[in-house]
Amino acid sequence: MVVPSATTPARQETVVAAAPPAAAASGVVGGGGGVTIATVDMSAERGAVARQVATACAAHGFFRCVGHGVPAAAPVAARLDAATAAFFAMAPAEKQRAGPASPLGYGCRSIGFNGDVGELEYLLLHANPAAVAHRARTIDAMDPSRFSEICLHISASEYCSGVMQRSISAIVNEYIEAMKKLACEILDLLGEGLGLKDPRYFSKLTTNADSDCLLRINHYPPSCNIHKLDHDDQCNIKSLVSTKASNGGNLMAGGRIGFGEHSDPQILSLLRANDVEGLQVFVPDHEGKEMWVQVPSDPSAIFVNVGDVLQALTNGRLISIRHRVIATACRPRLSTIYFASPPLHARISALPETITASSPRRYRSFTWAEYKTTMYSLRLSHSRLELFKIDDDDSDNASEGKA
Ligand SMILES: O=C(O)CCC(=O)C(=O)O
Ligand SMILES: [Fe+2]
Repeated sequence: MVVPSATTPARQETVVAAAPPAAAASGVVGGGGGVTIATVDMSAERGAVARQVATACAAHGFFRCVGHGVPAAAPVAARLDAATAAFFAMAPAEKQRAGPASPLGYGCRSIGFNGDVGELEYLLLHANPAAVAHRARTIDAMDPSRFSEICLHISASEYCSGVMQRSISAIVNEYIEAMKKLACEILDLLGEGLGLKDPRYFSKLTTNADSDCLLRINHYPPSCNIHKLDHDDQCNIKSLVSTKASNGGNLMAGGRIGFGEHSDPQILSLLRANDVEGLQVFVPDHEGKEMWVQVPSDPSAIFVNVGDVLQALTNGRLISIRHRVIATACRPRLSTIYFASPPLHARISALPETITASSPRRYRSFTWAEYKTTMYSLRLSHSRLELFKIDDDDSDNASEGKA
């Protein structure tokens, strides 16, 4: 097993902006340095969509998905946005009743268990109705009229009055259902595009009754107000992290780290955000030189990224993209990410059709539970999949598929 010595690879800090979505032509958004971000229109002809999804996941592990049926204006998305914006507008002590993130629940600034911090607060929920109901109990128990009041105060959303009639857990669950369906559709298209023997192999892993899917809702406060916000008070975590970061620290690439560099560990992530930019992806330009690319905001799109498990299942044919959020805006960024994941007991092993003489087995097999345990023991930026790589010395195992 190869153990990388450095947890965070040295990165050049050139950040280029991709062209705004309106400039997208023939399926790609052109960026600086010849970088392109693929756009896939789900309403196009199925065979073409399947090929585009497979090409985008193999090229960068990332694409902008449109025509997917869950735009920001759809009731299911608008209701969730209204409810979560109202939640984040509550007083710190009230929000903390849904925390601390362990790792599920309300978290503020602290990400994971190993000292990673970002200028954000979040709700991380298990995408299983019983777990959502359990976590949402404290939120649902709050005075409904007060909650709607906060909602109306911060946005003119017509969905505010309905927010508490439905309860947070009902709103979250209906959104999860929509994302589950979309993730399943994209994974089936991917299976078709890759020409898998069982094109539904990936989606079946994520729709199993025991699947470990998650929903994360991130709220990044306006970065230019961060001094005034007294984020330590917001988070009530003075004793856990250095206060240096809130005094203007945690700076990088012209902004503050909202969510540090990482790859998502799961199978597939579906990200929807408001019109505030911040997401950056690490992709190669046409000469193979990697750079950070600022993803133009697009509230009507869903950004799809390949996770580590999908990279392992396809023997590295699909790429688990590294990404981060750098906060520079004077308005809050609100993002919602659905992580399609396998069950804890699922064994992750490269599919036979992805192993060839020229591309032998790259990773030893592991269970999702084992991968999660490894992940929780490491910093956010760690290239965890490297720990499961098969050494050249183990090539006999690899070719015999014993790994
Ligand atoms: O909030 C975002 O836009 C991205 C956050 C992210 O990458 C994550 O939660 O895994
Ligand atoms: Fe992520």
